[in-house]
Amino acid sequence: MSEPVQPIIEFRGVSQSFGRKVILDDVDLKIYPGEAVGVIGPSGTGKSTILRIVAGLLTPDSGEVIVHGHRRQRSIEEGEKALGVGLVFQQSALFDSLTVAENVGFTLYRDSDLRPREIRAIVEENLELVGLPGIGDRFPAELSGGMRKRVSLARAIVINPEQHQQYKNILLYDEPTAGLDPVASTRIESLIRHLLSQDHVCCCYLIVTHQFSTIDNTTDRIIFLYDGKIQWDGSTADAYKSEHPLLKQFFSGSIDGPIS
Ligand SMILES: Nc1ncnc2c1ncn2[C@@H]1O[C@H](COP(=O)(O)OP(=O)(O)OP(=O)(O)O)[C@@H](O)[C@H]1O
Repeated sequence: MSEPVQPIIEFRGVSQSFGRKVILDDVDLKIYPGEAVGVIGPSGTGKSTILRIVAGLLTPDSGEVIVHGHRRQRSIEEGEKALGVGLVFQQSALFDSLTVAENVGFTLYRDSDLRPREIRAIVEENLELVGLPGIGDRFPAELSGGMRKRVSLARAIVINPEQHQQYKNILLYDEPTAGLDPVASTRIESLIRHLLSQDHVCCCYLIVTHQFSTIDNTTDRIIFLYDGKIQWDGSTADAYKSEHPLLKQFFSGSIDGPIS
């Protein structure tokens, strides 16, 4: 009998409050290898909070978080391992005073014993992957918003070869196409898909987005979050057809319905 496939990310009864506001209420979740999952729902429902918990930037109030089979005990700040998770923020969050190459290779310059030449080679390879070869000496201010996002993607997929990458990258995208024109959005969306097809770069991803084109082009599965709970979980195709009142209202943008 073949071994059952293990989830790459698992939440067991995860709860998180901020002040008196319950954001996640006993959430269970499993994400499997190869999955492209959209985390959607109205503003302020805890979508980014889920990403921050997976990334190890936040330890939930209660519940278990298992990433690559390893139970997270504390946050990265408290010494927890990153466990092969790359986070692409809504704002590209590049350091303006550093070149593109210094931005992309930032963790390698800081944490590895690699020579500058070796780091530069990895940086160039990643810039090539995101379709921006040869821009390593430029500064972020000289780039368009779409290019900055691609540079931050190149940074998110950096792997330190000294650490004998134990885990394949889980990529977490927080509104990666927000504020981009439709063509720049499509470019990022294809890239997100492309990186998942590159086995050594990305094993699965979670993407938070409000943009329908991004939902269409980058997700196969949707998790709909509202009122602290996953209210709906299924294929993207089924989500669009669903008669669930929350999904119907969300996709139609109607002001009438359960979403206040
Ligand atoms: N560190 C924090 N301290 C206090 N409140 C927080 C903190 N982080 C998030 N929150 C609150 O938790 C709620 C959920 O935030 P989160 O960013 O996860 O929502 P979201 O679904 O990603 O929203 P959006 O779609 O607007 O980006 C919000 O009300 C937010 O103000």
